[in-house]
Amino acid sequence: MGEPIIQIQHLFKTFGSGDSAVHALDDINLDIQQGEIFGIIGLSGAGKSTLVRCMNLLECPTSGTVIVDGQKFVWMEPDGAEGKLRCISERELRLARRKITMIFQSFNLLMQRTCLKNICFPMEISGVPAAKARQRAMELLELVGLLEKANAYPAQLSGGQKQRIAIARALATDPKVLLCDEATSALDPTTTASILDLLKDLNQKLGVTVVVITHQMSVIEEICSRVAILDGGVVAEQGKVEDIFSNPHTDAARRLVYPGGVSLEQYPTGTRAVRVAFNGGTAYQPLIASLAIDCGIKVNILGADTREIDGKAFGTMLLGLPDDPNDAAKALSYIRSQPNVSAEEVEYHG
Ligand SMILES: Nc1ncnc2c1ncn2[C@@H]1O[C@H](COP(=O)(O)OP(=O)(O)OP(=O)(O)O)[C@@H](O)[C@H]1O
Repeated sequence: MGEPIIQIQHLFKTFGSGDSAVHALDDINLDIQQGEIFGIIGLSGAGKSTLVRCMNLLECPTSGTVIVDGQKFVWMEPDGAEGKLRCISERELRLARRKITMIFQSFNLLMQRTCLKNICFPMEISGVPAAKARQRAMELLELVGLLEKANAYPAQLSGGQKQRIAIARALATDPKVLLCDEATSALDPTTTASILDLLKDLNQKLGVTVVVITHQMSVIEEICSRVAILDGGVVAEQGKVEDIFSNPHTDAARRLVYPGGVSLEQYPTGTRAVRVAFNGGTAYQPLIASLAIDCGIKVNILGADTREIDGKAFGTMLLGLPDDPNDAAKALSYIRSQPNVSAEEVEYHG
């Protein structure tokens, strides 16, 4: 992994004004490194689409800075509804936009053109000679495993095949960054897995940076090395996927990582518990049993949501603490002394 390819600094985007103003993005800061697979996840309305449109320079932020491949675009506080772009020409903006291409949930293929011609299309626009474009398109068809579909029309393809063609088309102009906006959301799990494998493969073979925008944690888990969690227009958390999975700090992260919820809400007000996070030990420690044997303290499991990533155990467990404060403190310090485990005391106040 190298230098940052996309940097977002103090990015704000407000739609409308006055009472009806919507703060879609509120001081976003992100660095995406060259060659990585970076995930942006958030529930509906979190601001993902707005962030993506600012990132590929199609939307004017209200204010903030977007740096693409070292080139800096600064928007200043506006007089009117839109931020004003400073220090850069429209031509430079056009050139920078070409460094980032996109694939979508709905594929957006041209239905009247064959697969081959779909892939040639962006090259035609950027003036690549027809023979060269055709040759490159055939290479790309091979890369995405659909050489035999060169002369087929999109309507003759499955969803997964359409997305492969869209990926080939997005790569035709040798972008530095491929933005995947809910690219697998319309696909079944098996097809999703094959598209994610393809993206991983292309990232390794071509070195293209991949940014995955999704509402599905499983997608992030499958291919991303780092992730930013967007919630209500702010980055609630960002970091390595395994760190956030093992120990989500914010409610937004917990909702996404463990939607089944290890939550205290169904317990009476005042219930004290400890949220235990397993941080990638090779196996789950038989914690409850050893607490009983070593300390003579019995705790109840109130909830558990655990999973394995890369063969390592991650997840959280919610354990009810004993009513006796001394026993509770003893249990807590015992849990905290275990390797690959961290613990946070939680209390539900209704
Ligand atoms: N053109 C617009 N005018 C007014 N409000 C907008 C506009 N575009 C987005 N918003 C608002 O900004 C907020 C963020 O929307 P955005 O589409 O970026 O979220 P999202 O995370 O992509 O959601 P989804 O997953 O449902 O597409 C929402 O409250 C939305 O209503």
